Amino acid sequence: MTAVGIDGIEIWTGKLKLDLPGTFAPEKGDDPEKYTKGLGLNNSSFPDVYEDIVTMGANAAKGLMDRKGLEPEDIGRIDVATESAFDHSKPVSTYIAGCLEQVYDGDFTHANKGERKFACLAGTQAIDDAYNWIRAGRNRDRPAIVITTDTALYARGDPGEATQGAGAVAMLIDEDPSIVELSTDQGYGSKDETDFLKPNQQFPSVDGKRSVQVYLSRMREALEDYESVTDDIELEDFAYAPFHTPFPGMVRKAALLAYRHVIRDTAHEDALADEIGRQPRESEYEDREAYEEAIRGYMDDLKTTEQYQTWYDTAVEPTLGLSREVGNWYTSSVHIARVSALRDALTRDREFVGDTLLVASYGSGAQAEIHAETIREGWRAEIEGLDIDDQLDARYDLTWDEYEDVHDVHEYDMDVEREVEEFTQPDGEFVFTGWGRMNERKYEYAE
Ligand SMILES: CC(=O)CC(=O)SCCNC(=O)CCNC(=O)[C@H](O)C(C)(C)COP(=O)(O)OP(=O)(O)OC[C@H]1O[C@@H](n2cnc3c(N)ncnc32)[C@H](O)[C@@H]1OP(=O)(O)O
Repeated sequence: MTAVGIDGIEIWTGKLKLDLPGTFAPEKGDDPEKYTKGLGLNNSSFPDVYEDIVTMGANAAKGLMDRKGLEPEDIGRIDVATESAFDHSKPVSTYIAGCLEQVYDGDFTHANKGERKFACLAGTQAIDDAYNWIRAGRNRDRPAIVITTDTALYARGDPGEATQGAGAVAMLIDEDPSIVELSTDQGYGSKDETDFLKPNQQFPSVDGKRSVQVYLSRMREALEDYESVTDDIELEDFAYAPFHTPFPGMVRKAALLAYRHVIRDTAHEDALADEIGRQPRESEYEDREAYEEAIRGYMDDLKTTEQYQTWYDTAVEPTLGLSREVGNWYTSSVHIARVSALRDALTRDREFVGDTLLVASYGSGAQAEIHAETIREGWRAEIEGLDIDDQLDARYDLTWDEYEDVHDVHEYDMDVEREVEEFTQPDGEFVFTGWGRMNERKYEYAE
């Protein structure tokens, strides 16, 4: 079977940044370490006044097409995953294709376009759709572009305000891919949940603490479902484990839970038994409450062991690098975790063609999905080609007052009386220019 997977990746960050410990924490009266150590975040990316989900997605897609030497006629499908869509009918992919047609010869008339929604999970689902379309032989030898793009903004004063972000990732899904091959084995954990949602509103209604528990429960179910279709998992078999990362502190919790689950009844559990005992078994306890308390105690001990720390530092911590500097990018979040892992491998000059990643995606509402990916021969050149460090360095550092203005500009219902000037100068990129006669958003390419 020909390999199908991710052949190219490009990232676009919102061009503004909010310093969480330096600018946000003092205004909130918080200890800066709540952000750097607790949530695990240094900065959030924000969109400049001329940026939105379309400009960021189109800019990422153009970067990808240019790097891969592609023209519109080469692309068979464009899917966008977002939870920040501003149009209930016309998909964001049509706006993005319209932008791209301004700068390339030819058009995307032949291309199948769509929009995927399941909160932050939608990007992974769009990759699945592209994979299935290629595998079914319906792609006429053309690859698909999958774009994940979000302005992850929360209402002012919501606890989620600390975990905002804005950015896009464009990925080329093709046969014989350069970066990773996708496996057919998948595990799901899916339930109707009311933890984070946007019923006809721009900013989420979110029960933050519950959303953390729902994330962990769906991940556990997805892991169990994944185990049901694969052999027993050995965590050491995976070079990295990129998780959906709303903030790195969330992944710290998920990784510990995954590790405990996977080592149960293995030599790893035995090796730790002298130090912290064996894992509590429910049958040994009178009721669920006593069992759960014992599990919490075991987890507290587990995270201090050298065995766990070594695995976490090698396989999980390196996936959090970009997230710490950009915040939550919703649909893009697990995809920048994958890129962070590959960047770590590059820094370490790691030879890992043929090694695997265990990728754990999640979307509120709620569903988790887990699958494996195998590293391909061309990964190094693709990751070396990324300019995300330059983009991050070039971001404009907002003051508190400027942050308040930017948040207002991007709030649809806000009647911003004064004009807020752009903070950065567009340079060879798509920009939002205003509204058309049917209230559609309009875009141009700024040379
Ligand atoms: C949204 C998605 O993308 C989908 C999902 O993944 S859902 C799961 C994640 N949920 C979200 O991201 C929802 C949006 N976020 C939120 O609602 C909130 O940011 C939140 C609920 C996650 C946290 O809000 P909060 O109540 O203000 O923070 P709080 O829990 O007090 O502190 C955060 C962490 O910092 C720690 N902390 C606080 N002060 C600290 C300090 N001075 N030094 C070190 N750590 C500190 C806390 O102990 C806590 O860590 P633990 O959970 O490990 O105990």
